[in-house]
This record gives sequence, structure tokens and C-alpha cells, in this order.
Amino acid sequence: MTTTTAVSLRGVTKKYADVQAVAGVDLTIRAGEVVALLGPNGAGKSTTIEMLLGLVKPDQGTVQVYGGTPTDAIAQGQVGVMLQSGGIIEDAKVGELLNLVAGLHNDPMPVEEALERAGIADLTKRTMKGLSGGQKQRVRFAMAIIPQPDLIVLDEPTTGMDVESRRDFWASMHAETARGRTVLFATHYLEEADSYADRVVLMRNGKVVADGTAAQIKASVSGRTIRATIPGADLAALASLPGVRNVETRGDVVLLQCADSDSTLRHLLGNTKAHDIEVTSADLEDAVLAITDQNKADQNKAQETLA
Ligand SMILES: Nc1ncnc2c1ncn2[C@@H]1O[C@H](COP(=O)(O)OP(=O)(O)OP(=O)(O)O)[C@@H](O)[C@H]1O
Repeated sequence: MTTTTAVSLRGVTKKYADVQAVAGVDLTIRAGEVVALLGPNGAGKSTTIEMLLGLVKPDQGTVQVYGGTPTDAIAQGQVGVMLQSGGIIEDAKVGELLNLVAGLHNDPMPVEEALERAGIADLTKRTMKGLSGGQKQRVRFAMAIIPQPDLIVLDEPTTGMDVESRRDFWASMHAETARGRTVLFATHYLEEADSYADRVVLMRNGKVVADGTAAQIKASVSGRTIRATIPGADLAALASLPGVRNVETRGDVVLLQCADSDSTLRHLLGNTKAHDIEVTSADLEDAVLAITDQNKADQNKAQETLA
């Protein structure tokens, strides 16, 4: 069985004045994958998405969507897009706007179905400008699925939504991915990447700094954290134990970041009054911070070398 390549970016760069927004990105997304593009502000996520959609031309490199140009893929209804802003006529009613979008495509989904799938059937007759930010995002989502696309690209789709709306939104998305659609979404929310993506691509300073399943990215950060209540703990002694990287306290509770949690645990049980002990491995947030911090440290070192 051959796997179709949905998206292929090769050596893509983009500079705005003296800002290198994207600095050589290679990214392949296979059909059926759900990929989260994660990274801090200014990492280059939106610029990467804009190049992938043909809205911005890369300075260097190539972008292919289903083997052709992004513009062709969009014209053929293969790509549904939900961007952070734009695409909305404020004076139009929701139903009118979706009918307009449906009219632009060859084989659109019935508008009623798109409204239903986006969970906004009750908003059909409402005017866009009266909707909340979260409701507008759902209209944008309905617009994205109307062409019945193979690939859905979403730039921070849940910005402005409360916790409940975010959960409902992802339930709607899940129904789309269950239909085999390929999805690429940019997000700041680690838990969204962890819960909904098969693969997490972490960007920083215009580069991909990690790429794998959330589990692989977590596993790339070695070590565990021991949390224990230790009355009268000798923090200096704990910090000097082999393999202990960091010690923090919160009242009587001590947090120890360890390279070898088993030996630290043995020490705590044998030599201290530690109780209520918990051992946890890194979560995605720890991993992202560790990877981006390492990336920052490498960059500072490179700059020092150049200076
Ligand atoms: N049209 C533009 N003109 C000038 N600079 C731009 C433009 N678009 C992006 N940039 C700059 O390029 C860098 C990358 O921006 P981009 O919006 O791609 O990052 P991002 O990861 O999507 O950030 P955020 O999470 O804040 O949306 C930033 O430094 C940004 O200021």
C-alpha cells in the first residue's frame, strides 16, 4: 500500500525585513495524519501555514500539497482552511455566508450538514457581527469543511473559546479525523497537541526543533521528578546527591529533578523522614520547555562563538 503525501515542505525559508520568520523547514505530512504545530509566539507557525496555503511565497524552498501547488489543491477543494482572522462578512447571516462559500466549490457538503457538524445549527439566522469570538470560530470551522476537503489546516482554531467550547470544538474535529481527513493545526495549548494530535512538530525561531508523537517528545526529556514531604530537609545535601539536577521547595514539600530517580528514592527512604512520595515523568510541557531552552542555549553559544 502506498501512503499519499498530503504536504511536503522542503528547505522553506521566509524573511520579513531583518526577521527570519522561517529558517529552513522540511516537513512531510502523510494522508490521514493529525499534526499539531506547536511553538512560542513568533516561532514561525503562521508563516509556515501561510506558505503551505500559497498565501505567502517562500524566499527559498518548495511547497507541495498533494503533489501540486497549494493554489491548485485549494482550487480543487482538497484543502479546507480556518485562519485566525478574515474570511467573514460581518453583516451577513451565518446561513447566507455558508451558502456563499458552498457556491464557490464543485462538490460542497450541504450547508445544513456543515452547520450541524460545527454544532451551530441554531445560529443559521444570526448575523455574524453579533456572534461571540468562539461562535465565529465555529462558523470558520463550518466554512473549512464545506468543500469536503482531504486536508484541513487550522491556525490556532480555539483562540477565544472557553474550556467547554474548546472541548465541543475538538469533539467536532474528532468526527472529521475519524473520517480519515488529514489535519494540521497550530496551537499554543500543549494539552490540545497532547490530546488530539498523532504527531507534534515543535517550532522555535523559524526552525523545527522536535518532531514526533507526544510520547516520543516526552521521552526525549530524560529523568523524573520526585515529590516528597520532608520535614527539616537538608536541601544542600539533597542537591549534592549524584544525579539530582534541581531541588525546589514548597513548604515541607520538596521537588527533586533526578537523572536516576531509583537511587535518589533509596537515599530518601534510608536517610530522611520523607513521606507521601510521588515519582512522575516529564509531561509534554516539561519536554517543550526543556527542548526550547536547550535550543535557546545552543543559539546563545553559537552567537558567543561568532562574537
Ligand atoms: N507580515 C509580516 N511582516 C513582518 N514580520 C512578520 C510578518 N509575519 C510574521 N512576521 C514575523 O515573523 C516571525 C514569525 O511570525 P509567525 O506569525 O509566523 O509566528 P507564530 O509562531 O505563528 O507566532 P504566534 O504564535 O504569535 O501567532 C515573527 O517575528 C513575526 O513578527
